Amino acid sequence: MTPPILITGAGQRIGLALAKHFIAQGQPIIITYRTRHAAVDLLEQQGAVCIYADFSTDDGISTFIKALKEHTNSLRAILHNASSWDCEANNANFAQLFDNMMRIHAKTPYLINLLCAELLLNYQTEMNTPADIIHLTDYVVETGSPKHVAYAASKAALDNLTKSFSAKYAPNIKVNSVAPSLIIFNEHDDEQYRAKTLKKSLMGIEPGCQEIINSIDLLLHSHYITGRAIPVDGGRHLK
Ligand SMILES: NC(=O)C1=CN([C@@H]2O[C@H](COP(=O)(O)OP(=O)(O)OC[C@H]3O[C@@H](n4cnc5c(N)ncnc54)[C@H](OP(=O)(O)O)[C@@H]3O)[C@@H](O)[C@H]2O)C=CC1
Ligand SMILES: Nc1nc2c(c(=O)[nH]1)N=C([C@H](O)[C@@H](O)CO)CN2
Repeated sequence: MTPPILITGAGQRIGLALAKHFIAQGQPIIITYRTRHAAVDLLEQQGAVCIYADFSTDDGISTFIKALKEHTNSLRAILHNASSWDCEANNANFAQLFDNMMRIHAKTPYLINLLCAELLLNYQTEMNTPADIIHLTDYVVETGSPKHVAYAASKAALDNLTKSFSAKYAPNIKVNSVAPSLIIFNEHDDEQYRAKTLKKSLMGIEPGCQEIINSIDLLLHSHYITGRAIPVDGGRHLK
């Protein structure tokens, strides 16, 4: 049995699409969820190991890492997907927002990558092929974001972790980012926002989760790409 892939924040949207993709391929998965969406029950029925994790505190991160190691001693890959797209307009306490953004997008991947590397190395030793860490960052790593200042800074920190960890763990573990811009809207996004956002890229579409699945499959099948960010942004950088 192939060791599992860990996907954080897979109870909905892109993480859930990734979980369904790997299950359809017969690839074992371990997911984290914070809210017990109905989709988590279904994933569990389909054989996924589903671990509750709230990464909003240091204890929550360490509790998850302990639980993970009780489930497996080997991992094929870690996909750091869990994220909170929060903004200054929705927060009176900027210090708390900054800490929250840095904890979910940088501190959580940092600690999991350091404290769970042994699981990835066990895979590499067992299979004689590199394991993978993939960080879900964001196009705004390149540009910043005036409306999501702390969010963008935390994703830039995650992008930098890609560079450091790829050098730290090569050649046994490859470490890369996938840097999306619009992939899927949120249910509450109104028509005005949707129209404005679609105009930001050359392709002008809401591409859907398959674009992220394709990018992650590319990285998992490569034996050579490491320390890089795959942009999935519809040519937004040229608009
Ligand atoms: N959707 C898009 O168009 C884009 C997405 N991305 C990136 O791609 C990834 C997936 O995006 P998307 O599917 O929209 O993500 P979501 O906004 O749906 O969040 C993914 C999951 O993260 C979980 N999460 C949030 N905060 C915490 C926390 N403190 N502890 C544990 N889990 C938490 C959420 O749990 P819960 O279900 O409990 O809320 C949610 O299920 C993210 O990293 C995102 O930044 C980047 C650019 C565009
Ligand atoms: N955790 C999340 N991060 C981001 C989301 C999201 O829904 N959840 N959405 C975006 C936008 O699609 C943006 O890329 C385009 O407006 C960014 N990050």
